[in-house]
Amino acid sequence: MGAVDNKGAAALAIRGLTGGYSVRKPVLHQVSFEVFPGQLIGLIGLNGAGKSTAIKHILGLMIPHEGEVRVNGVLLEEDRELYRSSCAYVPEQPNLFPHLTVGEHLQWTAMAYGMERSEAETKIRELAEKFRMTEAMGSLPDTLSKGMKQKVMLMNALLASPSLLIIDEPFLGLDPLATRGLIEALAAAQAAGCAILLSSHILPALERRADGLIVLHRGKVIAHGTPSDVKRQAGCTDAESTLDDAFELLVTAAEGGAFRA
Ligand SMILES: Nc1ncnc2c1ncn2[C@@H]1O[C@H](COP(=O)(O)OP(=O)(O)OP(=O)(O)O)[C@@H](O)[C@H]1O
Repeated sequence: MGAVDNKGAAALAIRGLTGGYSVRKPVLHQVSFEVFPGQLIGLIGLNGAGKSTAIKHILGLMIPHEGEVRVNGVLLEEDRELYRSSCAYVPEQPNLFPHLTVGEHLQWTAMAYGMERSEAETKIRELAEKFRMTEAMGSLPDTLSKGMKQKVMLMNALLASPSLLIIDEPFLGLDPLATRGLIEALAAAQAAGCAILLSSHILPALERRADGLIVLHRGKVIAHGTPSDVKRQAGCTDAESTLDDAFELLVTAAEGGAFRA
């Protein structure tokens, strides 16, 4: 992946993945990419490009027609428990239990992962501090803002120290401070060695923060690499060009020059 640092074993390795909802009409065509520990890789593409379908394959909710998905080198069918416990997923819409407080959500997650009580308490306290949610631990979801609900989802996802974190469109509806808080939280997870695959349409955030990008179009990878690599692949020569410019050029070229935003 271009200049992206990829020492060591991949947390996520997708090779030649063809898949989708029907074998006769696949959504994904020969998709390959990797995410290494500590990297944040952005998955971008137009509506319907196949991002959610790729995520469903990674989470083991869909079976590849061809190719393979490995998490920490393991295929789902080789060790379902290890595969599933290595991945955490944060969906676009926070889905919290209305009658459980923030703290209770975290306690339930710790129990579900069989964590020792004292280990769980320490980690929950650390996460609450890191996410500036200590004061909200006794609050019910209905009393929280969208950004705070998302933080709860993220704290739950990180509690069991997953090797791979998959996040769907986390920036929508967040104010600038909440966005910054989310980015800081992701940076902390990266620093702890977590590999992050983040699907988003908000390209400026990814341009600044992503170690690498995968550009999907009609189920195919049409560009990949660091944000600078992707701009180069798009033919952006102007130093002022943004990732939004590069994305439009790539999609237009993939459509034979006929695409209009
Ligand atoms: N449950 C389904 N059954 C059949 N086809 C589906 C299903 N869900 C999605 N598709 C099709 O798969 C293709 C890729 O959809 P997908 O949801 O993966 O795109 P996406 O990149 O996540 O889009 P968005 O940015 O809008 O979320 C689209 O053509 C879509 O119509």
